[in-house]
Amino acid sequence: MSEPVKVCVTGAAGQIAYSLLYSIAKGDVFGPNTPITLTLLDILPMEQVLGGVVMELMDCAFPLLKKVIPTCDEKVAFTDIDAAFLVGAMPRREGMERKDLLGANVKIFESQGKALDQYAKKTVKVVVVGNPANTNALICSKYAPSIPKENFSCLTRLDQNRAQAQIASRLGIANSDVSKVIIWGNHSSTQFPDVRHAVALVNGKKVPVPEAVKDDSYLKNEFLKTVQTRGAAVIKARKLSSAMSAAKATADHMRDWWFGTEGDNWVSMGVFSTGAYGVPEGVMYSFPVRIKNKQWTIVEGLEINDFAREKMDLTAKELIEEKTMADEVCKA
Ligand SMILES: NC(=O)C1=CN([C@@H]2O[C@H](COP(=O)(O)OP(=O)(O)OC[C@H]3O[C@@H](n4cnc5c(N)ncnc54)[C@H](O)[C@@H]3O)[C@@H](O)[C@H]2O)C=CC1
Ligand SMILES: O=C([O-])CC(=O)C(=O)O
Repeated sequence: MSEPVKVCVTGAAGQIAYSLLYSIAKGDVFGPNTPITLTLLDILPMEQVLGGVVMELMDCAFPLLKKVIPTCDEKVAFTDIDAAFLVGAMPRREGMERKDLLGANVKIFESQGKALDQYAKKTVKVVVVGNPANTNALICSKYAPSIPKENFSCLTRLDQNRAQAQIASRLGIANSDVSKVIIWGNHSSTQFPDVRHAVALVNGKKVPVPEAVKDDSYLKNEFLKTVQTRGAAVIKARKLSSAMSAAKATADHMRDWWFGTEGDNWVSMGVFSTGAYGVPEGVMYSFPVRIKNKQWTIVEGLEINDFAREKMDLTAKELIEEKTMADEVCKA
């Protein structure tokens, strides 16, 4: 067995963490042969609940789980960690947009950025889940200047999984038979779920998704809207935001970052923009990426038509507005 991977999950007493910790401890993320030590960060009022989560992790008797350290101290949580799952943040309620959480949540990511900068390994891989995820990830990275910007990302894999499942259901095929769906931009209702380059396996043949679906109007309207507003639909139904599916997507995101993407497949992640595809520099924008040796690279050369351009610019504009708002909150 290899050396244990040191992993931190924040918001560890919350609902996403409840499913995510199970996946991580079971070996779904870092592999079936990698031992894990876990630090679990939450806030003081949640200390007792966190204690219950620790008891349950112990009672699972996971073979890979070597140590669990619950804490309310960022230094204890982040010291020498290899991977950080930054989940801890307030969730939205019915009727809110995710950016309405900026005022409440962005300071958490300023503080955690500073702590990561001081205590984590410089190779740490960070995925931000807490909303608004893109801008929180940007702020976190800004306050951790000694850690490469490429080591920060935000979760848009849930949107990718949602889009993939919608197409699979529409075509009556397995989820695993749909690939190369792209999420561009913000994890918000302005995101652009793009299947123009996606591929479906239909009756043993690889077919471009638009050709398989044969309904451009559906792809440009109902499909887009369904994926863009899926989070809100789950909140309306459950009175709580997505948790099981968010945890699954978070595990998918980090597993692919850790082990790489297969063949010419790609996945979507929110990463720091340096101007690819005409996206403004300096925002955390979701792009299609391929991953090798724990380094992601943006897939190049995909054709962007007028429809896509308009959608990609709209979501970029929102991210620039969020960045300005976040900087103001951090200055105050
Ligand atoms: N990016 C994505 O795809 C998704 C993002 N989310 C977001 O993830 C976040 C967490 O959602 P849930 O687990 O459902 O919420 P939850 O309310 O069940 O749990 C959040 C936990 O974070 C803790 N927390 C608050 N401040 C903290 C801090 N400074 N340090 C450490 N822990 C802290 C809370 O005490 C609580 O235990 C929310 O912001 C939600 O909107 C949810 C679903 C999908
Ligand atoms: O919608 C929310 O507030 C939670 C979330 O980010 C999602 O489910 O995609």
